[in-house]
Amino acid sequence: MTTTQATSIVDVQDVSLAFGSVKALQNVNLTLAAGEITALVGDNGAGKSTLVRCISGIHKPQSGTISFEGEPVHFRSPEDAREAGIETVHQNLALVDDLTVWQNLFLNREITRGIGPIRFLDRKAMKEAADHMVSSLAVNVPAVKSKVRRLSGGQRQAVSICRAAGFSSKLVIMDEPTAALGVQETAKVEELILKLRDDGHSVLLISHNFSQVMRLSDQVWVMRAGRCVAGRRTIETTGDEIVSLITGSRDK
Ligand SMILES: Nc1ncnc2c1ncn2[C@@H]1O[C@H](COP(=O)(O)OP(=O)(O)OP(=O)(O)O)[C@@H](O)[C@H]1O
Repeated sequence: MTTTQATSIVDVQDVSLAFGSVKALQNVNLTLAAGEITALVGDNGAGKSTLVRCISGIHKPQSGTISFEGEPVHFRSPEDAREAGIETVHQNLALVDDLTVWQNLFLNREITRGIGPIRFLDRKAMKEAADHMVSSLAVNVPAVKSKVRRLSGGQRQAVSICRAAGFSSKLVIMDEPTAALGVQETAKVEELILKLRDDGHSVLLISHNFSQVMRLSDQVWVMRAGRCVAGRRTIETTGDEIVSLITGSRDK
């Protein structure tokens, strides 16, 4: 397998996880380089989401080690992973339609003010911080006071990514971030993903869209039937080779 020269942010070593008789992950080894976009590809059921759930604290591997920034980690929950700097943008987005953009950005992370135990929500501070988050990533939303239900699919995705990129996150994991989007909205979200990398975030991208993988990623890991079967620098491979690695017509 091709290895990366850059410093790694995540090292997955010999990770296995079964659900009953289904071996979802079998001795998976891979590395995510810091400051890069890494794509994780594979057919349906290959184990991509399960691996991502292990990295983000949703599942606990039955064996093997996951290291984050060089240290082995044993996240007990997604909150643990978030605390360490790992944020996930889920396919269902987890936005609340009846809340505004700024309220969604600060959901469960509200800024408060007050004295001692008497605290009030600091709406002004949150709106100002939300304005800053949105403009620093050049996110295209009408206003941070807009209700999320009024936003397009692409704008909603942008708000989710913006939330994941804020609050000092280091690794942003995205599971099919453009699957439900049209061509123009996909292009905007792709720009945002590249901007995250330019701003120093590491990104792990699950995508079935090969042209997107080839356009955005620095490194591609291929999974098949619970195993990580190959890793390539994107610049050194082709969409055809990735497809043949996914299907198993070509290995290594
Ligand atoms: N919670 C679960 N309980 C039982 N089996 C599961 C569970 N989660 C995943 N699996 C099984 O583990 C295997 C890997 O699934 P996973 O969702 O990780 O694949 P994937 O590569 O993300 O697929 P897709 O591209 O379709 O989302 C599949 O056989 C799936 O049915």
